[in-house]
Amino acid sequence: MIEASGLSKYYGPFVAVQHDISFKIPQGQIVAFLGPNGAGKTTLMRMLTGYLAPSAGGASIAGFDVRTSRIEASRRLGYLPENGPLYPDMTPLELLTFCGEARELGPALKSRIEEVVDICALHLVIEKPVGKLSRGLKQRVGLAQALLHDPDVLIMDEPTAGLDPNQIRQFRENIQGLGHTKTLLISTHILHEADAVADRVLLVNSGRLVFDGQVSELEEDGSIEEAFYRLTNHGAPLPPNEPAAGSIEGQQP
Ligand SMILES: Nc1ncnc2c1ncn2[C@@H]1O[C@H](COP(=O)(O)OP(=O)(O)OP(=O)(O)O)[C@@H](O)[C@H]1O
Repeated sequence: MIEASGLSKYYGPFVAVQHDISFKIPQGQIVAFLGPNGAGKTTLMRMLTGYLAPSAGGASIAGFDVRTSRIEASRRLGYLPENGPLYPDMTPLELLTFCGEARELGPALKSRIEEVVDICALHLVIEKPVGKLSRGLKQRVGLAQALLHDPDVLIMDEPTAGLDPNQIRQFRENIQGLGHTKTLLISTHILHEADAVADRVLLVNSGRLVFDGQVSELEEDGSIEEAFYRLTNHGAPLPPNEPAAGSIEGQQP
């Protein structure tokens, strides 16, 4: 459902994604995309969604090349970028109507909006400008927009960043409520998030894919924090005085 073939990305002379990253994510799988700050997760997600042209390689969604069959690919893809895009002056209703019209959902749009408003529990804020909503509610509007056309594939860039524990739990319930009917790729800084929702982990470090497997494999030789530290620090063990944190934020500059 999601395929990366030999992807790499240079920003001028700077190599953000290197070593021809390739992987396949089959239908129904939930995959957590992990890595320290600056590892290349957003760059990879942008290439997978067709928002950024790779320097080499390609990507496809549901068998459609994101560059040469862009419209077909985007019909099957819901993308929640790191910060939006949400128009602050629009209400959720206006935004969803605008997105649905742009996607030519036709007469089904009204009932589909009602469905995603239900899934994301937006009833109370449906007429309030997006710019005046809390961060958690904005994320739920973003999710509603990504789900609107009922895509087979969802790619979400740090959907729980900046949310409080209640909002994270709520968001996790939304994701789990989608069941395994959709293929999900979710980047996160919260290791236990991966543990809670994902069937598989892709871990990137300095633009390279350094682990591809199940969360249980990551935990074979200790905690997930220890495995993360080892894989992002050239095999070095987690120093004994290092606090075992649930969040990896700030591990690398
Ligand atoms: N437009 C750009 N021009 C130059 N360098 C860039 C650009 N976008 C990203 N980079 C660099 O590419 C590297 C990877 O960035 P990217 O945003 O993909 O990392 P990330 O894993 O998503 O990080 P974070 O977890 O902090 O969001 C970083 O060193 C970043 O500074």
